[in-house]
Amino acid sequence: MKVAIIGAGIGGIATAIRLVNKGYEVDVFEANDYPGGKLSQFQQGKYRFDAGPSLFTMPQFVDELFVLSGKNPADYFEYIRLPEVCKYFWEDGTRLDVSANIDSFANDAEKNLGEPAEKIRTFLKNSALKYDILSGLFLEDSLHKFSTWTSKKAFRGYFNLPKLGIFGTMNGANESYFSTPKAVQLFNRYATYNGSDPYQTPATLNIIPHLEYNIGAFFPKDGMFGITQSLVNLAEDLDVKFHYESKVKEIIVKNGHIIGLKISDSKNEVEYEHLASIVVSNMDVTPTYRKLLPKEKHPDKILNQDKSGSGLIFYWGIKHDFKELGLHNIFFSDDYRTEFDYQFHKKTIYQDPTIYLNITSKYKKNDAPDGCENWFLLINAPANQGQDWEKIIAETRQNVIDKLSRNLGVNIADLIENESILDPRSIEMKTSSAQGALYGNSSNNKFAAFLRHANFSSKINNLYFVGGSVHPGGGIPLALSSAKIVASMIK
Ligand SMILES: Cc1cc2nc3c(=O)[nH]c(=O)nc-3n(C[C@H](O)[C@H](O)[C@H](O)COP(=O)(O)OP(=O)(O)OC[C@H]3O[C@@H](n4cnc5c(N)ncnc54)[C@H](O)[C@@H]3O)c2cc1C
Repeated sequence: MKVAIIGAGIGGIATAIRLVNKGYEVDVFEANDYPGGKLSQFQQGKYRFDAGPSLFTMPQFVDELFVLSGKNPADYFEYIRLPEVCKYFWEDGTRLDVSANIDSFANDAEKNLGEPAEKIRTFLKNSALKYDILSGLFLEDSLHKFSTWTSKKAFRGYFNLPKLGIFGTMNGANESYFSTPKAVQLFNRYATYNGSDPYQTPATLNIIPHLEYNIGAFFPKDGMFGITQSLVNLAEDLDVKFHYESKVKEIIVKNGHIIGLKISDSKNEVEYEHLASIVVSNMDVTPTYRKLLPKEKHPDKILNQDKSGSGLIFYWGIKHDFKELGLHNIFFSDDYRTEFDYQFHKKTIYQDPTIYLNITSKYKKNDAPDGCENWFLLINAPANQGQDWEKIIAETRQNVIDKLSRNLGVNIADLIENESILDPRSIEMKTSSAQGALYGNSSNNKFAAFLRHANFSSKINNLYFVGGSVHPGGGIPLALSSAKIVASMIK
């Protein structure tokens, strides 16, 4: 039986691997001339950059795909657990290097922030507990099947509802729990891991730190793109066929049944139809309906939900080696609440933005020339709604240079050897993500989990959806989870 997958994002590739293992003949059609979607890479002079994701958690979701295929993961993909999670910088000179060892982290937080060590330890234990209750229900099964809600896992969730923080905000919970504003800010930051606002998103998202601290933060030996490349290698070894520069123009449907895809092959300048009995769309669900299924009824309530945050990314080749920086670095804003108000209400970027700085050359030396570093700077940005991006980019670039120069005590502008920029418009253009959002629909309300599209169509037989815009959500682990859910539905 033939399956056609639209998009070679991480969710599409993982679905291909799972379905080929089930005996299907799988073709993947990708609009770009490279795989990975957001999880891609590029070269800028002598510097290599991972284009999108920089934090790797839950590597077992990747390993699982090799094991499932009867392969040894280490033959394809190697990674290490990071000894240090992140380096934090505040404008008043406070510094905190967060160790992967929870006791060291807790003790350093007490010493440097004044936050009692025991509070950090208990918070992370509670985070693990919540994850344990919720993951089975929200992350591993479809929320759109009756059987999910009558399962043992669901009843465990119902009994523990008050513990899960569904009714309050992340910031509310963290402010009433921690003793110091800096610890609140540090843990509020986890809302940004799925593009949310800690002042609006439910405290349920306090499960995220569990992934980074209790399970760990990892780094693939070949950089983040190593995840994509190793999975493409595996899929090709299993006979999945990838068709690049092959943009899907239409999902052909007849009487509620899938017939195949209409494809525009820009390399060979031809348009053709590809017949398939099952279609899985890894394209963002909103343009899948709006562009590929114009004649079908659209689930507008879901498609019109507010989108998650996006990002403004500066990729800088830096001709200096900063000993005080690590792989992951955060330079916090002095006014976090106002920063999120700008992002989610004023729909622009605050003048004192929090800066996330990722430097893969700290671990992968050949990503930058000797004595130099490849800086990936991510500033949280609103989704694209036609803002004056040229103005926002110019102002933010200056603010970022000023802030980093203040914090690091050198004029950063003098060190930038080369540069490129990704903004919500270009994210939308390169990956078809609605409004350039990084994580699909926003999670800024307690019903968000139910306002993501299901992994299947209830109207069109054999049409499925995978990836960061649908259930269970955005980010590499969840996109991989969605592939598992989709594959389990295709019998
Ligand atoms: C800047 C940035 C930073 C991020 N940081 C992190 C992080 O640190 N950790 C983390 O876990 N996640 C992070 N994310 C989120 C993560 O990258 C995504 O959630 C995940 O990669 C989404 O994968 P996906 O399967 O939904 O596919 P996508 O990456 O969205 O890919 C979809 C693919 O479909 C293709 N496509 C679309 N339309 C068509 C069509 N009509 N025909 C053919 N092909 C089509 C696109 O070209 C693309 O290749 C980040 C994202 C960005 C952009």
